[in-house]
Amino acid sequence: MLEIEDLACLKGDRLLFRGLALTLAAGELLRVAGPNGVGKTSLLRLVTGLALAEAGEVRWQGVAIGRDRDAFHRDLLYLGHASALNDLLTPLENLRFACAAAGDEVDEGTCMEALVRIGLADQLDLPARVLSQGQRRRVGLARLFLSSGRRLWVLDEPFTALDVRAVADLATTLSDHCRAGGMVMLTTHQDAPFAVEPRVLDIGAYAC
Ligand SMILES: Nc1ncnc2c1ncn2[C@@H]1O[C@H](COP(=O)(O)OP(=O)(O)OP(=O)(O)O)[C@@H](O)[C@H]1O
Repeated sequence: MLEIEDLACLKGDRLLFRGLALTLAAGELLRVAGPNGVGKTSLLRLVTGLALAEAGEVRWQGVAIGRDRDAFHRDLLYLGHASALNDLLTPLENLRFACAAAGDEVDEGTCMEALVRIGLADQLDLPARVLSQGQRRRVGLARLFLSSGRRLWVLDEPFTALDVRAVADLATTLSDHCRAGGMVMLTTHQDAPFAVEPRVLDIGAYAC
């Protein structure tokens, strides 16, 4: 279970939100909602431990995430809103690098299967710099197929630049993860056809 208690976020000298609390249990999909600049990405960065909270605490399985980072990161998949690809590398090389950096040992064939499954069969050998925005997004999303063992998926704008079919496929993948006992926390400004009913967290309710 993910627990967030009395969280406050400071950016520069501006308090974005405070008093934010929630729990996310196995099987739940949480959509973090709110207008541009309200603090959705900032919240995800606090939840993943990439940024430090001004106040409050984030706990994973009852333990503050800062106390046992390794255990938390073994259970976490975080995909930021930028595609974060090396333009000189192919999708396959990028995916293998991302897996290795996260500590996942995934062989080339398995990575290739994930890329084909995400719709990049014809782009396997191209340098990332020539990919379209949607194709770049898909390279990152291919990690979802290699991360079913990571229970908590935190995804910042995962639907951006995807076509209608890809949005539906991604919604299915995320719903399947929840149905298998995983948890998803995401931001998005668009509707997606989830098979599980998302909970919605409106950060505006905690804005300062
Ligand atoms: N140094 C700073 N001083 C003051 N405000 C800052 C500073 N750095 C960031 N901010 C503000 O913090 C907020 C960060 O927003 P964040 O990226 O978390 O929003 P978001 O809800 O994800 O937005 P979007 O929907 O546009 O992606 C923005 O309003 C930004 O202007």
